Amino acid sequence: MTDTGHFLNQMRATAPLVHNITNYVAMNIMANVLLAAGASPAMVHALPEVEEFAGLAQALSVNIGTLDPDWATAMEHAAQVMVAAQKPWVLDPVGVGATRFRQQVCTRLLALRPAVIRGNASEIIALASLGAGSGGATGKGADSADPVEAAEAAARQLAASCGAVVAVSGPVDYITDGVDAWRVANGHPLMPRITALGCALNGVIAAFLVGQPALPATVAALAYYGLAGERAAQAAQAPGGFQAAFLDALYTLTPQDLSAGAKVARA
Ligand SMILES: Nc1ncnc2c1ncn2[C@@H]1O[C@H](COP(=O)(O)OP(=O)(O)OP(=O)(O)O)[C@@H](O)[C@H]1O
Ligand SMILES: Cc1ncsc1CCO
Ligand SMILES: [Mg+2]
Repeated sequence: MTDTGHFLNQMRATAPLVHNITNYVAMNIMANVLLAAGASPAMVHALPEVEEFAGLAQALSVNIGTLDPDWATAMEHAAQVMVAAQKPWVLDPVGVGATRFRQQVCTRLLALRPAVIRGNASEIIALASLGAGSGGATGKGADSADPVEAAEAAARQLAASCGAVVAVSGPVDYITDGVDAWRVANGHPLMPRITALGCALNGVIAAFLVGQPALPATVAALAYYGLAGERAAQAAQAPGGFQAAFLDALYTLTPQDLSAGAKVARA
């Protein structure tokens, strides 16, 4: 595993423009997370401009949290632009187990070769079961109802079938390309108590991917994010203050801090 701090350093040096088609809940926190980390966010989803904007961005994140049919079309169009230009795009399959509409849209999006898929355990189990045609777990809306370990086989299968890096987030994150796999033990239990921190994480992964190999870049992004959570919990012990302290930690963490504090191990 290449030094995690190197990836943070590269991301900040590039300050990539990250195009996000995300949900209404996530937009503000996601843009603030990306700015604090050192990237440049833009939330753009309207059909008349989404392809043109994707042409400007260095990376794209797509999130189905508050989906509608026009947004689904916009997601496909933006992803097609990225793939044609060999630029990375990241999928967050929010609540994919919950409804047939989410499953249909995700099936179309998976065909467009995301570089990385990051979701919670229930989402990765449900997504992997789409191709297999079986039901799978449904989760609890946008929240996970399964432990990370229960999604590891699904993550490997999904990675192998899609050619994507698949990351399952939770107390200990699991990241695989279908062959190699890593665990990241950074993080804090207050993180899932703030809405859309997982959504915002996908923007950070997209930023880390620019010009970098997907597997180690994703591992580094997750370690950075979790370490910021640990640092935030030293300053604030409840969700409201934690959110502010988390943004501060994303901003103040250095590449040296990350290299020293990353809890990364081969699975
Ligand atoms: N219990 C926990 N302990 C430590 N870290 C956690 C815990 N749960 C989640 N995390 C961390 O929180 C971040 C977000 O992951 P999470 O699994 O909560 O995403 P999510 O379920 O998609 O969230 P959302 O849909 O609300 O955006 C990740 O960095 C993950 O490592
Ligand atoms: C709460 C919620 N509902 C739809 S998207 C979202 C943000 C967390 O995924
Ligand atoms: Mg989520």
